Amino acid sequence: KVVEYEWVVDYAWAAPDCVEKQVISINGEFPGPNIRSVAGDTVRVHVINRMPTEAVVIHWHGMLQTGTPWEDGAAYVSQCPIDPEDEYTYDFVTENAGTYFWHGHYGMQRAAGFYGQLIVDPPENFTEPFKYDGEHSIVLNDWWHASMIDQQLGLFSVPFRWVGEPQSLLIEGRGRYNCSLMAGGSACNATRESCKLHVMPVEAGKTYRLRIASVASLGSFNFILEGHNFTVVEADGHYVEPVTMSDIDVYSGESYSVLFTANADSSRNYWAGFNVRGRDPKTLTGLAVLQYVNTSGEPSTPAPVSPRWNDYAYSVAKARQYLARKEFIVPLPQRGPDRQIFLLNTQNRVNGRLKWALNNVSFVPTATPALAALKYNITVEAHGGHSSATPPDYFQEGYDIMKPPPYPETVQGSGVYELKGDQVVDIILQNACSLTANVSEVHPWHLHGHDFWILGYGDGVFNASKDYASLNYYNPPLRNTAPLFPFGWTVLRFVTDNPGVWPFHCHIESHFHMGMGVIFAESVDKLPDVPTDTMGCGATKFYRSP
Ligand SMILES: O=C1O[C@H]([C@@H](O)CO)C(O)=C1O
Repeated sequence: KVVEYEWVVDYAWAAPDCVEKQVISINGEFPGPNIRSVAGDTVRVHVINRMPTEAVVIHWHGMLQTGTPWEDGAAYVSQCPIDPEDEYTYDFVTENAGTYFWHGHYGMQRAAGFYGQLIVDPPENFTEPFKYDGEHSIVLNDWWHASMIDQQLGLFSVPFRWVGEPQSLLIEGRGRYNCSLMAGGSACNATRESCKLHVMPVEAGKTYRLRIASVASLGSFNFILEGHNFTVVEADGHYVEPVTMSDIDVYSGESYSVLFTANADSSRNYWAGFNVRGRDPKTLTGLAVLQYVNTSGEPSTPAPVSPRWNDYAYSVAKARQYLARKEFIVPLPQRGPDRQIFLLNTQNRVNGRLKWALNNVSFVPTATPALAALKYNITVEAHGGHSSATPPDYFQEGYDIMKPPPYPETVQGSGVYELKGDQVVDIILQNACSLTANVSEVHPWHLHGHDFWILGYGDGVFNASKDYASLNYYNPPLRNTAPLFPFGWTVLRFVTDNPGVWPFHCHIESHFHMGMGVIFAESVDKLPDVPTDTMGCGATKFYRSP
C-alpha cells in the first residue's frame, strides 16, 4: 500500500510555550503532521517548499532506506536541498515496525520546530510480544526563543555565542514559559490556546503504550509518569527485554515504547514530565497531563523531579539495561570486525571559531551531494582551505582524554570514510575533555541507513586488548542512536549491507553544525543510477545523464 502526503513547507508564527516566534510549519501546522504506515508500505511525501529564502530537506530518522539512499533527506549528502518554490517527492518503503520520527536535516532546521512522528505498525499477521488497550505518543523537545538563524550565527561567531540552556521544554509542541520573566511581556501570553499543556486521557485499569521520542536540540532528558512505573518494550524500532522503571533517560535521536497501567488513584490526574540531565538544568520541567476519566484541570502536585543531572553512573547503568528481546535477537556475524574505526570526540578551534572534531577533523558539508559525487566520480574541489582527504581510522596513541586538547587548532574537512560491502565494522566512540578543564559532555550518536548493535559502554580510554572481552556479543540491542558518556567510550557494530552514503553524527543540533560528524560511503558503485532530481547543486549541476 502507498501512504501519500502533500506537505507545503512555510514559515509560520507559533507560540508553543506561550511566547510567539517564527517556526517552520507544514500545511500551516506546528509541530508538523505525523505519519502512520504499516511495515512494507511505501511512504510518498510530496514536499513543496514555500519558504521564500530557504531550502529544505526532510530526514526520515530510523528508516533504513535500503536501496533508496537518495531518499534519506540529508542535505548535501543524499541530495541537493529543495530550493524555495521547488518541489521534491520522497518515496521509500518502511521496513521495521516501530516508533520513529522525521525532521529537517539542513542547517539547524530541526531547532526551528520542523519535526513530527513516524509510526510504523507491524503487518496484520504479526503479533507483538505484548498487549495494550490504547496508546499515546509524545515527542519531547527543548525550545529557544532565539531563532534558528540567530543560534547558527552565534555558533559561528568570534567570540562564540553559545545557544545556552533552553527557555522551555515541550511535550507534543506544548510547554510553558514563565511570562513574568520576560521584559515587556507582550510577546508572552499565558492564556494562548497554543500553550495549553498536552493531555493524555486514560481509563482506570487499562494498559497503555506510550511512544516517546526526543528531537532535542541539546538536552539529555529524563521522563517520569507521576505515580506510575512503566515497562520499556521497544527502543528505536526493536523489541527489548522488558525492563520496569520509574524514570527513563531519553537522548536526542532516541525513541522508546513503554507500557503502563492506569492503576493509581483514579479520582485525580497526574503529571507526565521531563527534565534535563547531563547539563546543569536551568529550565522548568516539561509537562503534560495524564488525565483519568472524570478528572479535569491540572494536578495540584509538584512537577516530577529527576535524578541528579550529573549522576552519570545512573545514566550508564540505565543504558546497559537495554538488551535485545529473547525471541527477536538478531545474531552478530560469526566473526570479529573487518574494520575498526576509532573516533575521538574533541572540542577544538579553527581560526578562533569553536568546533567539534573527530580524530582532529571537523566536518563541513560541500556544495555537492556526496552520494552523486561518488557514484559519478564528480570531483569535489576542496574549498575555503577545507580538506577533502579521507579522514583517519585512528587517533593519536597516548592522547590524554582527561585534559583539554593540548593543540586545540584543528582542520575542517569534507572527506568521507569509504566502506567496502559485506564488512563487519566496529565504531569505537571515544569521549574526551572539552576545551574547559574537567568537562566532558554526553553525545548521542546517530547513524543513517543502518541499525547498529551497541556492544558496550565503558569509562576512560578504550583498551582493545582488555575491553573487547567485556562486550556483549549475545544479545546487544539494535539501535540507530547511542549515547557516548562523559570521559567514556561506546562500541557499536554494524554490517555494510546497505549501499549508500550515510551521515553518522552527534544528534545535538549545534554540535553537528559545529562539525561533529563523519560520512560513511558504502559500496556506492553497487547502486543503480541516482535520480537526477536529487542533483543540480554544486558540481552535480554539470552532470549529464549518460
Ligand atoms: O558546544 C558547546 O559549547 C558550549 C561550551 O563548551 C562553550 O561555551 C557547550 O556547553 C557546548 O556543548
